[in-house]
Amino acid sequence: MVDYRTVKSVAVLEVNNPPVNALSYNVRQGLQDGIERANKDKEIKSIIIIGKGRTYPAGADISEFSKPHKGPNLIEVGLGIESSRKPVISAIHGTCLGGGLEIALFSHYRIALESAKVGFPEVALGLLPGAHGTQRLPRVAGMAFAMEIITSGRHVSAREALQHGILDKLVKGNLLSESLDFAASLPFSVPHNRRLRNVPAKGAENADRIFEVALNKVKQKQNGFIAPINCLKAVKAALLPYEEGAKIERELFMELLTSGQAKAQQYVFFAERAATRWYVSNEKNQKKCSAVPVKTTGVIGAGTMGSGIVVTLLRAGLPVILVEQDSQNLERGVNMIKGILQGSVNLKRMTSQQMNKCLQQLTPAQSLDSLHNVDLVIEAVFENLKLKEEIFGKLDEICKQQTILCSNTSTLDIDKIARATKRPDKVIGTHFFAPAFVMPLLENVYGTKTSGETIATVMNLGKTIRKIPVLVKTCHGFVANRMLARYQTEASFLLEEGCLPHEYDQVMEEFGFPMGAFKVGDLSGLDIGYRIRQELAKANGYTVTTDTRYIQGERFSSLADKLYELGRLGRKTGKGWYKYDRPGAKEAFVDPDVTDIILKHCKDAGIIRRKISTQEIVERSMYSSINEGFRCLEDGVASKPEDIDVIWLHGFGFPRYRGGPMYYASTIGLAEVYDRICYYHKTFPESSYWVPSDLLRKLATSGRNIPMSDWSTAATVNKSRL
Ligand SMILES: CCCCCCC[C@H](O)CC(=O)SCCNC(=O)CCNC(=O)[C@H](O)C(C)(C)COP(=O)([O-])OP(=O)([O-])OC[C@H]1O[C@@H](n2cnc3c(N)ncnc32)[C@H](O)[C@@H]1OP(=O)([O-])[O-]
Repeated sequence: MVDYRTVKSVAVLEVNNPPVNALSYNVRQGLQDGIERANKDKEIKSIIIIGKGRTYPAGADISEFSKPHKGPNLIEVGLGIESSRKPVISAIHGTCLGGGLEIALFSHYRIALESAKVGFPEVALGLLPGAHGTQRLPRVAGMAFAMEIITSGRHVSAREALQHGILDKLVKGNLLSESLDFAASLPFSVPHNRRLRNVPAKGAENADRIFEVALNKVKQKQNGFIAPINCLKAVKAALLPYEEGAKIERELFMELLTSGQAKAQQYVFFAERAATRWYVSNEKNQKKCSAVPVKTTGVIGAGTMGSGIVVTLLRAGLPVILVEQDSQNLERGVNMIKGILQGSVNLKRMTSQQMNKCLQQLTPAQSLDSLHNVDLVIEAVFENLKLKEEIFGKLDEICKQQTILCSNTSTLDIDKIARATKRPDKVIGTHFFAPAFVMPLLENVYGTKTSGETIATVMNLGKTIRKIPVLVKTCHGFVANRMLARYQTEASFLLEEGCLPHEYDQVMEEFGFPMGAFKVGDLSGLDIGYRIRQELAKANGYTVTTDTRYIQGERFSSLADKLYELGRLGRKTGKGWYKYDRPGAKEAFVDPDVTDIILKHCKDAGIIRRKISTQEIVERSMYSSINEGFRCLEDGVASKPEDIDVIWLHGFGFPRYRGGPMYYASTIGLAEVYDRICYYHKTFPESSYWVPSDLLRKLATSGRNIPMSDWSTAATVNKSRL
């Protein structure tokens, strides 16, 4: 795992642990042995640590955090490097992250390729840089920069790192030969100030103020997360004598390591990667099916969703033909696209040059005929099956044989849409989340006839456009909206039974969602839900009015429709579940009119309101969704619990420190979740979604703690085998 070789009088320790040279047990041992060996060898004058393959070590081995500890720990290895009598040079390329950067900071010199990146991403794993990273970074880069880098986890370019003293030299070309030249220029002994423990932290004079500012920022931006706060406390401790600071860092690290948040965030790290791997059958899976190249694209519909999708494609360098029949709507869409890109320029996320390049790749058009030669089309028109069938029928005739046809539907059956074409194998759902140019999730939905090649292509496209693609099977609402429907329905019932919108939202925001269901409703617009309910009613042959209390025997709340009919469409009309200073404003205020509407609604319906506890709000919102999640696994609509969690994390802002709804259920304990679902089923028999999922029942009553990795398999085996 660490190859030792000598080049003239230099010992080269090459870390060889693909894919990212994580500092696993064997690597730590290899580094420790290598430093000792080089120090004993009289011929050796200096030591270079370098990574083989694509990168310098990208951090500790995350999979080892949950296993018993083995071999020297990273601090012991690091201290061995620092106390080496012979100068140690870290030669950096790729991504030098976390424990990797700590090893580099224990080294006496750091030289890097210009393309390299450095950073401390531990905060995203619920941790802090626990091998003295919090003590060493402020000694080279100052308190303020260290606090910013460690709490944000951002990757810093080599040039910026050089400016802040993290690196000593940038080089081009062959890193090893440049490092050997650098080594040859060094004195044989290590100067006192090259051992960072001997250097005081920079910026000590303003430390208190820097700490307060940073603390306020993390409380605002990373509310609910404990790691950023511990990161700040640890960096502040760098003002103390080295050993004392390191001791505090250790205590704060251990507090995080054993916390539920760190475990959840580490689960998320692996879940996000697992979600991009897909398997439908022995024939249709990631290993067997290859993506076809997508060089040109088309988007149909220049509304908010279509425009957002266009921006996403353009930013990834893909040319787009945007089709919208109505010239005014087309113009509005193009302006929206320009506005979004200009916003990115204003925020310095892209340059004007990059924006212009994107816009050169955009071709507005009014006829579907212009799409005859593109590789992939994404339809993003209004959620109406007839309309979509009509468009897909036309596309099938217009587009070349190989074109993949995608629908940005959020609920509709992909099989029905595919049947409108003679190429059902090339039809697939690509469900973006609003705003499409911001939200990282792409829920790809395959139908019965969708080919493996088509699936591979949209999964690949997801990565190209920097989304997190997750594959699910078609059904009404897929995974995201099928589960969300339970969550929203329970929210509306809780209003009828005793909550007010702001009370409900406060509880769910304290649980960790960025916004409660009613603020989200106002943001998306109450007309969206209204139209979906009306469409659903039409499709299923029933009517919904503001007096409707039951639909086909199921309890229904018409409160949202009452607000819609009063013109309260949300933020865009300046009033919805809340009131706003003006249409489009963001700050929501409690509206006594809404309270009156709710109270009257309850009185008319003969509902006796009661005080509802925080526990009940959380349980009914989450457990109804979780029960549906288990049904999705049971039906094979979701192939693994990680996929469901990633959908909630990146589609709905589920708090990362709770891992996702399915992981959250595992931390509560499935037996407990199952019991409460049975209780709510008894209490609310008129909501059939409370019937416990068979899979959940099997897992909860098996008498064993079945790991999440076995839940999907359990969906297909009978109880006796559990
Ligand atoms: C007593 C002392 C104790 C103190 C210890 C504290 C030490 C320290 O402060 C803590 C850390 O370093 S915490 C760590 C701080 N460092 C980080 O948080 C860095 C985390 N890593 C990354 O951010 C990205 O992987 C890179 C940007 C490195 C590459 O991105 P990319 O090119 O898109 O590649 P990709 O698709 O992302 O990964 C490829 C494969 O590698 C796998 N894998 C990756 N890193 C791993 C790791 N550290 N480990 C294990 N595995 C890791 C990944 O799962 C995937 O596997 P799969 O089976 O193929 O799915």
